[in-house]
Amino acid sequence: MKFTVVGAGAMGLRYGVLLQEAGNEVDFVDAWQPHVDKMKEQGGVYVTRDHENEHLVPVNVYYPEEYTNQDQDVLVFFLKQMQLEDMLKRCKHFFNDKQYVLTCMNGMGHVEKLLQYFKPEKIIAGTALVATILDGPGKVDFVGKPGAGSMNMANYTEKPDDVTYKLVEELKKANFNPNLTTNFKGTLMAKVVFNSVVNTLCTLFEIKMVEYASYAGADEMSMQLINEAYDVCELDGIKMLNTRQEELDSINYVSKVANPLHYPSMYQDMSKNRPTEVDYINGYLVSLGKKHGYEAKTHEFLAHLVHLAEHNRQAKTKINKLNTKMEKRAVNF
Ligand SMILES: NC(=O)C1=CN([C@@H]2O[C@H](COP(=O)(O)OP(=O)(O)OC[C@H]3O[C@@H](n4cnc5c(N)ncnc54)[C@H](OP(=O)(O)O)[C@@H]3O)[C@@H](O)[C@H]2O)C=CC1
Ligand SMILES: CC(C)(CO)C(=O)C(=O)O
Repeated sequence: MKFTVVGAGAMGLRYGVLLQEAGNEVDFVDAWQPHVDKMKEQGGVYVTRDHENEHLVPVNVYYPEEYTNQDQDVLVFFLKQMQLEDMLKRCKHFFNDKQYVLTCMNGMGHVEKLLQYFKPEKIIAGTALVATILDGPGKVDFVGKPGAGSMNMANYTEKPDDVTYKLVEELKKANFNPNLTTNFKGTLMAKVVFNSVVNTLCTLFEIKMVEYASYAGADEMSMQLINEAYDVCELDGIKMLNTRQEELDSINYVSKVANPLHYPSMYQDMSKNRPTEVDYINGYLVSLGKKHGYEAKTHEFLAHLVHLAEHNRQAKTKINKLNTKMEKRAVNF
């Protein structure tokens, strides 16, 4: 199949490189200048697996404005939620009615934005229990052994067609262990609940997934968040993919067995002083609850804590910059 990955960050590269290695034609489109320039200069991206076996994988990478190919079967969107709107505007010149869309971004908000550019029957969304880190421009680390992760996916219309089945086959060959469901919202919300626990708490305490899951009180904390989230989803009429207990089991399995040493992607944003996706994860649950007169108080409190941490980090960075400037001036006197 022919793919264009829009968003050649950690996950975009993981999907694109593995689909390419499985025999597909893949192009990448990204807007982060140091990263795109580095990949162009190197003639590809340096890939490691659990920080070993570094090797250069050739990739075709473009800025949105220079990309004109309209011949793709599937556009794969992997951006941070807050980058998507702008990227869609910058890429719309290569969209057409024939292309399918696949996205496994965390949080909620992306589907509504994609629906402004693509027909419902072309949209396939899912979730990826696959951990990946962009170490810096032109350099990505695939966490976990080949085939260790898994993903769920569903058509927006909940009616799989031939292209969907073909896509599932390609994702299988690329070792993503795809599971096709016919429950769109339930599939996406399972991951929102997962991330609302693991990403948020690991980020706040700056700990790896196993460090959270091995705390004696973790199950109780996780269940409190799962219960609130499930109450919200049930009020909204969403048929959840897992039971509450299965959701807890999934959190424990992924955190203790599949990716114990991973710092979730939200932590990676926080530690590099970038805004996090918390408003699209815990914040989404809070807003959905409010729509039905329900207050998801624990999720609301956690979202505040993440924003407080973002605020403090930014304030500290400003003070440090100011101090450095003053030190330089003092030296010049
Ligand atoms: N990573 C993971 O393990 C998983 C991620 N996801 C989801 O997939 C989607 C895409 O996420 P992901 O692939 O992780 O994100 P990306 O790797 O795409 O994020 C990269 C973006 O971060 C910014 N950035 C700035 N400086 C740096 C730096 N030094 N190193 C790395 N990035 C920098 C750039 O945007 P800018 O210049 O605008 O700041 C860049 O475009 C999200 O919804 C995420 O939640 C889902 C499952 C797992
Ligand atoms: C890999 C995983 C599942 C860990 O929570 C993830 O979604 C992330 O890092 O954002």
